[in-house]
Amino acid sequence: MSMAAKQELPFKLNDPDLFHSESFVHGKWVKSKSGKFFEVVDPGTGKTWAECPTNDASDVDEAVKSCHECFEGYRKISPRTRAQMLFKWDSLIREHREDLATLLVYETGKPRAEAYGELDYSTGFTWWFAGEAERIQGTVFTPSAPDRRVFTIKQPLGVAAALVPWNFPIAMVLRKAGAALAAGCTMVVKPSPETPITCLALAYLADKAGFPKGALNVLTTDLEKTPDLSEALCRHPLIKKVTFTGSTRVGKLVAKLCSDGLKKCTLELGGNCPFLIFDDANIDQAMDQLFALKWRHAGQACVTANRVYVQSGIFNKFLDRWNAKSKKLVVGHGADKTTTMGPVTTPRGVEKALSLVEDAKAKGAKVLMGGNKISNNNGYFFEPTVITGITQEMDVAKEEIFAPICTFIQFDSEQEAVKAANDTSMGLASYCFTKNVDRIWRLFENLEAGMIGLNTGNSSAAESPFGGMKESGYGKESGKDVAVSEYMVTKTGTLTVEGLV
Ligand SMILES: O=CCCC(=O)O
Repeated sequence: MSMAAKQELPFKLNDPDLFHSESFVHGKWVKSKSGKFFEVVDPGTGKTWAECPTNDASDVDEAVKSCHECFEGYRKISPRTRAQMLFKWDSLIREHREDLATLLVYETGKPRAEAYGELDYSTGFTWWFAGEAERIQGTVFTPSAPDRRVFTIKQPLGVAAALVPWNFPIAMVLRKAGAALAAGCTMVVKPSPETPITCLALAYLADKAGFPKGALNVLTTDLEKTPDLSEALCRHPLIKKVTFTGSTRVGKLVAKLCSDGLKKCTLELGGNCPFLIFDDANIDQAMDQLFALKWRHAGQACVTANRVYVQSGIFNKFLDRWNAKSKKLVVGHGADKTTTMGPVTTPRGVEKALSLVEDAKAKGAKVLMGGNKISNNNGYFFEPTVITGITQEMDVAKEEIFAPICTFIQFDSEQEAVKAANDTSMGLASYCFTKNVDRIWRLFENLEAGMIGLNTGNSSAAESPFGGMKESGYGKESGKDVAVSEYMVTKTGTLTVEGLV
């Protein structure tokens, strides 16, 4: 039993065995070589409730070799058996929905209703990739040379490393590990320092589901050792694929490290997503979808709306209704049933939000609502904030906000709105609301983003390819064929057949 397991948790779990705080390598709960631990903090109170091993580069080799040893056998297991293990994992995660929601609330700060939302989204991945495992297929065709036949097969790449963010810690692990395990790869996961416990709970359930030892190893670490540990994973010769979700700044570092070993990588990076609402939109529809998208997890989603462009005919009306609705948000601890918006997950998040508001104000923006830190029980709370008078020079327009700050910008024409929406280095998602079908299609083609919501807010789903363009990264996670292919190599066979011609 780890140090933290002996401590009293601030909540009760129906299945206390789900709680693990040591790293998971080759089927065992292990400490780091340094013997050091870091603290896991409840963002709603600022209190420590668990401690996990601080792994560093010296812990990487053992975890990767374990995955590699496992891979040698796992790659030969039939796709149906892999699918069955994924289904079993899926069932166990569903059975532990209540407990996993509790862990999510205390790690991320999100309200319980949102934790359930994340779990339902997450099990979409285990379910989907269980199906995908059996549908990996090659091709066969007759080439130009008439005495030959060409065929392709897909083979798993080997050991993958996943560097996972804290905002949707269960969904992001399952989106990555689900695809890898379906493909026949094994994986070392490095969860964020803020959210290691949910990841360890998933590893515990994967073990119970029958995945062999080393199929899914987890190395925890703190903020300070994250670069060291991540670099060692990216550079390890047995790691053949790296998947990272996080900031564009770090994504570029990961890409550089992977390029040294010519390793395949998937990068799901920052968003600065525009949300366009035209005069002819269904205002209720746009309002509800924006509300759910923008305030979800206190604005801490990569696909959230960063800049909301509203056409001049409805600008004032929309803004008044938005402010009235947003004033009803109840900010509090995620475990409190009345809470509709939790804290931000890190103290850095509060500081960043404050600096964005200060920068915008100094450059002439108007804060219509909020804009301040909330002193509540030592948690990391920030007021739901609404700002107008935004210009492209402001940090809040240029950077990914990742806080409960909603900015509104007025526009007149479609052309002007598209130009402004695309005026960013990023291209993760864009959203538009209009009842003009021609415009819908034009916007779908003209907005520069990997995912476009058409009269739709959040559209993330296991069956839909997820990924951005420009500096929001490359590669697809989720969706048919594409996500699993990220973990596979296509091998081409050419056979000369005597007597055919
Ligand atoms: O924040 C990144 C992931 C959000 C999503 O999968 O919808």
